[in-house]
Amino acid sequence: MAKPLLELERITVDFLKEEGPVTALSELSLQVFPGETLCLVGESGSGKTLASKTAMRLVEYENGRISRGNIWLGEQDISTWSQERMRTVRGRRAAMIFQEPMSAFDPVFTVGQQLVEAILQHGEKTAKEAWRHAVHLLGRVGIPEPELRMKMYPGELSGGMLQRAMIAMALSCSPELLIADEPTTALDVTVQAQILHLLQELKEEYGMAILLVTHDLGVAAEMADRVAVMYAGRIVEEAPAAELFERPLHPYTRGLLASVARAGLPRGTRLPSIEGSIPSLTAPPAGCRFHPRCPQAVPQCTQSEPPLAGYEGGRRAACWLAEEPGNPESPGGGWQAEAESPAQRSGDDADRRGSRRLEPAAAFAGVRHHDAGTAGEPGTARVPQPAAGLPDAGHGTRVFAKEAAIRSLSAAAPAAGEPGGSPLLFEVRGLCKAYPFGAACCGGRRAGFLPSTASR
Ligand SMILES: Nc1ncnc2c1ncn2[C@@H]1O[C@H](COP(=O)(O)OP(=O)(O)OP(=O)(O)O)[C@@H](O)[C@H]1O
Ligand code: NI
Repeated sequence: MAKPLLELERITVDFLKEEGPVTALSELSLQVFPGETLCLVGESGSGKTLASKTAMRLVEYENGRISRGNIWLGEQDISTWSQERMRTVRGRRAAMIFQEPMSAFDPVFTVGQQLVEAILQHGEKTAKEAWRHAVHLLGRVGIPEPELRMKMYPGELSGGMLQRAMIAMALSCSPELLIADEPTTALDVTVQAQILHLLQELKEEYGMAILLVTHDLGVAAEMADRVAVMYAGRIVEEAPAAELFERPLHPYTRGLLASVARAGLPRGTRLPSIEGSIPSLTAPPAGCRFHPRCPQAVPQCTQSEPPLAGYEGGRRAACWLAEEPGNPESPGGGWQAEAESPAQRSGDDADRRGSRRLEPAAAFAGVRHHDAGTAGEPGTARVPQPAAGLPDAGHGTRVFAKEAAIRSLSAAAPAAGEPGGSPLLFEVRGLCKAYPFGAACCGGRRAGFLPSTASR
């Protein structure tokens, strides 16, 4: 097996608080291999951001202390390096992007000035070359009219554009590792999908590894080669993405997956959620930290802490009851979905009144695939079949629309070169994604044009 690019080895991080030291990460170990995407998932407060900041020795700026463990970047243990020396790593071998792109920019300088400065820091380019490279990078991340944007201030760009500009900034040093903390959480679903797609492309183009922090299992399913699940400052499970989603070993992972909406459940089904909340790190529960919330806990779980043990297929899990992969067991074990009463649904139904329905699963494809399918009279609208139009978003993830409906049907002006005359405007609500774990996340809407055909 290849050597890890980044390895946190039994890392413990403490914060000094008034009530005494709080151990926020305990004996955390993880590896990121060259060229892979490792997703770090878990509920809010589980320590994902902290783990990613620790990798770059940034916790020390927040009064955090790495009290134990090593941080390997390639062959070097950077855990004892001076902050001065760390500057040769940050923004060079490894770059970081965040949820809030404004934090990466200084509002009083133009985007171009800041990009050029970042490029010049590497000392390989003249000012003129740096400017050209900056324009190239902005174009590469999908910013239209990059020369124009170079002269703009960060506050003048939209959230999505600024996110792209931050990615361009991260790329300016061609890093081996990109650390991305919830990079798309603040964006609407369409822009989110575009940015994730861009990251995938750039990863291949630059041969980067990505450490992606996300609380969104859908994002993890789309992006991850491997997934590490965190709970209360520890890794509780780690596995190749497909295996983790198909057969989670830890009850916590099963709980997280069960709380994601699934295709095939009756409309209005109330999803199970994990009762309770993450324990206080000042006084974590004895034994397994998850036991107070675990539907499967046995007495042993309250007494001793399960180690992060290895299982078949390069998997690891910290649970006394984790089974060996290969044992058939339902992934939802311990967590049940509940049907909702019809009364609770009526609001939604009212919302749909007046909408005409398209074949589910297809409308999304109509946006680009002008050659397949037919849009006909209201009520008889047919749109391309998924096989014709739906790209596999990676790792078996498919996008489909659950409640596709023509909200407003209007004939728009014929587009130049449009086969079959004027297209029809449609709007799709409730975009869903079918994930390998059988789940579908809903939400979001999309408008587009369906092609009409000459046969009409
Ligand atoms: N600067 C700090 N000072 C003190 N404690 C901190 C600090 N940063 C993080 N912590 C502790 O570490 C825990 C984990 O925080 P972290 O931000 O890593 O969670 P997260 O998993 O990224 O959550 P979210 O999904 O909300 O971003 C916090 O609950 C807090 O107790
Ligand atoms: Ni976070």
